[in-house]
Amino acid sequence: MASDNIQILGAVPPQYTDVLSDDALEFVAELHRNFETTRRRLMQARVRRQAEIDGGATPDFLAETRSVREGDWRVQPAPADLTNRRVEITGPSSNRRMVINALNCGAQVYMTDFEDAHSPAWLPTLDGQTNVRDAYRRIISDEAADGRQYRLNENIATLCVRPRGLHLMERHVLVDGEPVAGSFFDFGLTVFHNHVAQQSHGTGPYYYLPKLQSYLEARLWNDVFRYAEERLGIPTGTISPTVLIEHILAAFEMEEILYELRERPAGLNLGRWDYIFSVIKVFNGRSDMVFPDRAQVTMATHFLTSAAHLLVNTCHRRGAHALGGMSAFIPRRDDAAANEAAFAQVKSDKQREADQGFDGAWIAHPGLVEPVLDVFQSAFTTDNQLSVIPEVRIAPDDLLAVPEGQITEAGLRNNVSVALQYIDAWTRGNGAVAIYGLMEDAATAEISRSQLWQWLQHGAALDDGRPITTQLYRQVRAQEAAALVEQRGQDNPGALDKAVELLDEIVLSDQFVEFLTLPGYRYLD
Ligand SMILES: CC(=O)SCCNC(=O)CCNC(=O)[C@H](O)C(C)(C)COP(=O)(O)OP(=O)(O)OC[C@H]1O[C@@H](n2cnc3c(N)ncnc32)[C@H](O)[C@@H]1OP(=O)(O)O
Ligand SMILES: O=CC(=O)O
Ligand SMILES: [Mg+2]
Repeated sequence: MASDNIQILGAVPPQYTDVLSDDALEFVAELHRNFETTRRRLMQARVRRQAEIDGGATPDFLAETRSVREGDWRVQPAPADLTNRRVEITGPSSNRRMVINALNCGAQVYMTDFEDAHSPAWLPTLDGQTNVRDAYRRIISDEAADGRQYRLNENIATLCVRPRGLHLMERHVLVDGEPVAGSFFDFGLTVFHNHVAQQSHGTGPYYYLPKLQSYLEARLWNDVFRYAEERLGIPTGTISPTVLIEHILAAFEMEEILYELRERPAGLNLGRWDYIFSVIKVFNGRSDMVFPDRAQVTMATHFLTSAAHLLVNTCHRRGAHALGGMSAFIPRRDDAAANEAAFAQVKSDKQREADQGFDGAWIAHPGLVEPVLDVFQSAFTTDNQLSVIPEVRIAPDDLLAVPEGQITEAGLRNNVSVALQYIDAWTRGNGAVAIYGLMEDAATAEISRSQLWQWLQHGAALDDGRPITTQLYRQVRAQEAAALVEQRGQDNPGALDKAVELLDEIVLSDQFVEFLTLPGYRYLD
């Protein structure tokens, strides 16, 4: 029986009462009571670190953890169903048909998402929980309006869950009068409800951990995992995390992050979109770190290839899988030439990763399984490339090299339009959308909106010499919003109001807004 000190503020229609059972909520409350103080301390540490950088400090590899980097240790070997990770598809956990399609699509792994691809509105979050529950029990099914049936195949991808990042709260659940962290809610419910079903189907509690900024945050997660293992009777070291290296400060602590998790199988994934966003964010005060158009910040740039080399080298020396990120190009049914170009883009991106030594990579769409599998199968015949340890020497300057390029009017307009369309979708409960042939999610949209802020704050100029002023932004934003309303044939000119309001608020703010999802949460049910 859940104690009186747990309150659910959102509606709970009958199909969700199971996932919000008293014993499961009690477990989430235990996570809150045991770990919330540390989580808050770590969030304050993020603020202090940012203040140091604002004051002129430059990130470097840590002196205090030299012995970890020089020590001889390895993470635990991967379980059988996480040994071959050539192709990993991802997608929003709330979309039941997508969950089934992803599990069936032929990828080795499917990461179901409560983070970048998920809009954390209350009912979609509970949908994610029920989908995960039914997927682990292999009873998930659905029927489309046109009668198409969705059922699991005999062989399905290994399921991993990505809970929300440590900064996001779940305001619909209060423990002792305080909202619980989204991380604890998503992790707590999924591990509580599914560890038995996982074991009976020959798999385990596998997680992707987003948006970490330091090894101390990895330590918190390891403590949470230990607690869950002890409390739920899961053998120690069974919970297996793959950490997204998607923050510039975490790039300096890859080795330390793995070390904190070494009592379990662990891996790292280079989350390129949040990574790019983090560089703009962390150095938001520096006029010498203004980025060119988003389209010019490719994986071929020096700072990103440096992060990739460092990640593969770190992982393989420590016995951990190294996973590549997501190319945003997706198949185009509407345009054969664009479709061909998208496939070529994805293939060359994955070829680069295979050559760099990655063991596999993320894809956005089932149509990409075949070409990406082909790239990684041609690159190596063993399950993975763990035995390949590329020689690298990466210095802080390599990780901090600002990509060269121009800011164009098209780039400015694209950022405005994409940010408006994405925020609009997100406020309506949809966390991943196709826009102009690309997958857009919270991380890619963060780049678009943060570039607008950066260009305005630092008085950047377009390649034709025009300065990017508040007036120019307002003009472009009004035009792009009007074009979207017209394109969609919406009679209601107020349809984009929330997106316009939020974008203006964060782009025109004097202070850099840490995550758009923080002020954006007020719009979600
Ligand atoms: C920065 C990061 O964090 S990256 C990781 C987080 N981002 C993601 O996970 C995004 C994953 N991708 C997606 O969500 C989708 O591919 C989108 C939203 C970009 C495009 O989706 P759609 O517009 O539905 O694409 P499209 O119309 O081509 O879909 C065709 C079919 O493939 C399915 N499909 C598309 N993407 C996926 C996916 N990732 N997983 C499962 N099924 C998918 C669709 O559901 C549809 O199935 P149906 O015919 O049974 O209805
Ligand atoms: O989560 C992945 C990213 O690229 O961001
Ligand atoms: Mg991310």
